[in-house]
Amino acid sequence: MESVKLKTNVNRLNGKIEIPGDKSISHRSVMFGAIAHGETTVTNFLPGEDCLSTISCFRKLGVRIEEENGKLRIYGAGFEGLSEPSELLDVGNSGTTIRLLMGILAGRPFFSTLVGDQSIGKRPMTRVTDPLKQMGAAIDARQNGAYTPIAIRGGNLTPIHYQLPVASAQVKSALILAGLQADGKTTILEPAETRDHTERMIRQFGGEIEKDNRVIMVEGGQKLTAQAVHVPGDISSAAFFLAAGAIVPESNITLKNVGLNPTRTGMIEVLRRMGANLELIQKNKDSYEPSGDLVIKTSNLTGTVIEGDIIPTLIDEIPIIALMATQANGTTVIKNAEELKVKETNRIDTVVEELQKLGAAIEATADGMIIHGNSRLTGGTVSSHGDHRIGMMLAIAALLCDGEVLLENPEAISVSYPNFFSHLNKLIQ
Ligand SMILES: O=C(O)C1=C[C@@H](OP(=O)(O)O)[C@@H](O)[C@H](O)C1
Ligand SMILES: C=C(OP(=O)(O)O)C(=O)O
Repeated sequence: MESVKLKTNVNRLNGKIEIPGDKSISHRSVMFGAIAHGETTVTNFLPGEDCLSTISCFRKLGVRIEEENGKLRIYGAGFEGLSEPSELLDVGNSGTTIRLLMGILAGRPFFSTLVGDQSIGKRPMTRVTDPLKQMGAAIDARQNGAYTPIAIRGGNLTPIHYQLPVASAQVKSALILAGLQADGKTTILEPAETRDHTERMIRQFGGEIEKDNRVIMVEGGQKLTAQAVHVPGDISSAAFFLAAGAIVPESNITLKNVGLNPTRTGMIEVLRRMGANLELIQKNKDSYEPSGDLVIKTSNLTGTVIEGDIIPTLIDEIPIIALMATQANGTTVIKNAEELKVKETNRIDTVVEELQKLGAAIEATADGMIIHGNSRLTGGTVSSHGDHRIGMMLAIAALLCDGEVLLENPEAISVSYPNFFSHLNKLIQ
């Protein structure tokens, strides 16, 4: 297994970086480009492994997708333009690809099989296959519909009224995409608000979707029209440098063009609560996906409690928030985050195991973790466990370590942030 020696004992981080495109919006731009009518262009698309898996699946479904100088062109011909794939649809490591794609395929009158990597093979799919079967799709999968491989033959869909058992934007989005193909109005009830990129993109592509508090309603049979999509930077990627800027001494970092959709900004709220020296310069307030610049400086942080409705708005940032908490004054408690157990890894276990190796005082709980602050981090051999966010969190942790740190399996990072190390090195110079 490959491993890299990480930079340790770093005295300061300084400079400006342009955060790469948002992963959630990049996936959706390809999907909406494919199901809309006409030529959609996408700029600042994230060329991470997960989004490349989405492109590859849609090509196998017969959609022409071209890339030139970082700009994508997607030639959509509506849902009807998709055709039966002759090969397996391989989603790689991407939960977003497989779950949203199932929503699209549920309404298509042909057969397809979805596969992914080892990590995808452990992630629960019943949360999507069950409601899609209720709508009329024929779906079978390993262990009674629970795990990949998944075989789908789409059907004539009937709308449902469905209360989501978990707060998940992936499940919500799969049902919206199926609902667009159903005969009537689909109603979805969320237990807590989750990222709303799918809803925003339906409107951007000329469609309609209603939202009343936590109830979402969408009519089937709408015709979507191709658009020019510009993807803002990914706040979940920016989070690693926000934390790094706050905890590495004498730092001052500017992060340009970061997506600021309010269903994604829980990390900013936590930084504020912890007392971070953070400045936000809002720019594209009125666009479908608002964005702006963030300036973070070394901060004197205080521990906090993170629980309840804020959790879905920072779910992917919890590994890096845990690291930040090891450097705060006092204790930080994270609750109601059991969804972390079904991500690329069990992120409660992998965060605790790897940070303990570096000397942090952190404990796992049934639904989160307890982190004691003011830890001096040492060194050792750590592993990403094949999880991009664990790999990046450990690379930021290493900056504070006074011993040597070796990271096993660093290549996982290219799932969401292929140029992560070049951005980090630029700030260290
Ligand atoms: O819809 C999306 O783009 C995502 C939703 C979240 O997953 P869940 O829907 O499983 O919470 C998040 O963790 C994932 O990184 C991306
Ligand atoms: C959970 C993640 O992604 P996905 O569910 O798409 O694999 C993530 O990016 O942290």
